[in-house]
Amino acid sequence: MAHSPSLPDRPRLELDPEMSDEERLAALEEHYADILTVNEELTEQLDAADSRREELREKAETLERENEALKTSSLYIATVEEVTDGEVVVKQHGNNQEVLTEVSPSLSEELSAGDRVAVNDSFSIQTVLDQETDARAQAMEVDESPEVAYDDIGGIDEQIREVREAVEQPLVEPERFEEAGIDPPSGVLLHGPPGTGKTMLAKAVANETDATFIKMAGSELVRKFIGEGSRLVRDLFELATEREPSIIFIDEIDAIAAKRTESKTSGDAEVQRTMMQLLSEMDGFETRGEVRIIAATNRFDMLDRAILRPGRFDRLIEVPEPNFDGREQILQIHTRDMNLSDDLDFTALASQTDGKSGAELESLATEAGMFAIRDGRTEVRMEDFEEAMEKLEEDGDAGDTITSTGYVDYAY
Ligand SMILES: Nc1ncnc2c1ncn2[C@@H]1O[C@H](COP(=O)(O)OP(=O)(O)OP(=O)(O)O)[C@@H](O)[C@H]1O
Repeated sequence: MAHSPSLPDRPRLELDPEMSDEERLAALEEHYADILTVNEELTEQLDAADSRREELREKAETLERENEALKTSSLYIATVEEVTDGEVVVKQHGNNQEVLTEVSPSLSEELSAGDRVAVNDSFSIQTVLDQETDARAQAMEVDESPEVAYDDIGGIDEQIREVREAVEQPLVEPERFEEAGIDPPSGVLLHGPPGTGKTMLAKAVANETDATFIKMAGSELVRKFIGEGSRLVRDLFELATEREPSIIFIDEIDAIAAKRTESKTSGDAEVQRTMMQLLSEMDGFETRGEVRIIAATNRFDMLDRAILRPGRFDRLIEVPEPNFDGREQILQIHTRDMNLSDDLDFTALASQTDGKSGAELESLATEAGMFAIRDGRTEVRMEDFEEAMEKLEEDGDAGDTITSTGYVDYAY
């Protein structure tokens, strides 16, 4: 606490009747000078008091604002489920309570199902939350009805059968498992090289069971959402329960569930926390109803075995690179909508593409189509495939790799 400065002494004028006029004048002049000094001191003190008052005023304002903020009740986060004329159904996160609330016509135009909003105690919508800043929305890809069907996937019929048995049947006919007295697999892990159809498989099951497909990429959790990993994993399971029936698909699970390394950097600790959250979500999974979980990895060897224990990812399905028949089927699938010439020999193409993944075969078909178009034709011929094959080989030799999405990634 600052002490108040003491006031300067009051100047005294001492005049003696015996004094001569000169002496009086000198005394008066001295007194006047004293008065000026005191005046200066007082002015300084006044200025100091003024700035202190300003300081205190600002402090009071800050405290007042904080007080106001404390008095204002917090808002709750909810997701919009349905929008009708002037009315909106929102579901509060956390307790899943669904409420019908009224909104102004302009707000009802702004809102659509799936939006995140902040609601007050009486469920009136206060703000529509910005999707851009919503890590949950960014980290998860939600697809209400993916378009992939089982017959869009070639060469992995056995894997399709296994996935249907482990994921589709428990969703569609849970009573069969109950009657037989067996627990369906908790989680299914698809492992195998990139671009072999793992994501497609997960999407196809979601499509076939009319389940919502919710994808989260392990690598993004680690790279983009540092510090938020475990919260996002919790949100992922929460969202899946809200949207059931649903399929959770965790791609590149090795990014969050790799074997423990010796290094103890903070990054590792964060990844570890994310994995622990995933394990605890999976352990409490039986009560989750119509939610199935599929994960995928290209690096099976790197996985921490803890995630493969019973009750977690306890059904492993290997998705290999396509064999000869598989390549033929995949090429047929990706040329289904093309205008093909009669000379097109799928058997020859399948034998020339040994070692290629489904994604690479898709690129080959697209590239062949491009050659035909460049040549002014709509019909795609065997020669287009041969040229496409050469081009893709050259691109590969030049250091480019074809990614599982079928796009060319340039290696720098
Ligand atoms: N077996 C397949 N049948 C038909 N198309 C396939 C097959 N495998 C891959 N593709 C094509 O390659 C694309 C990428 O495949 P997908 O994303 O399913 O591979 P992935 O195994 O999940 O790869 P990654 O491990 O890199 O995520 C698909 O969209 C599809 O067009």
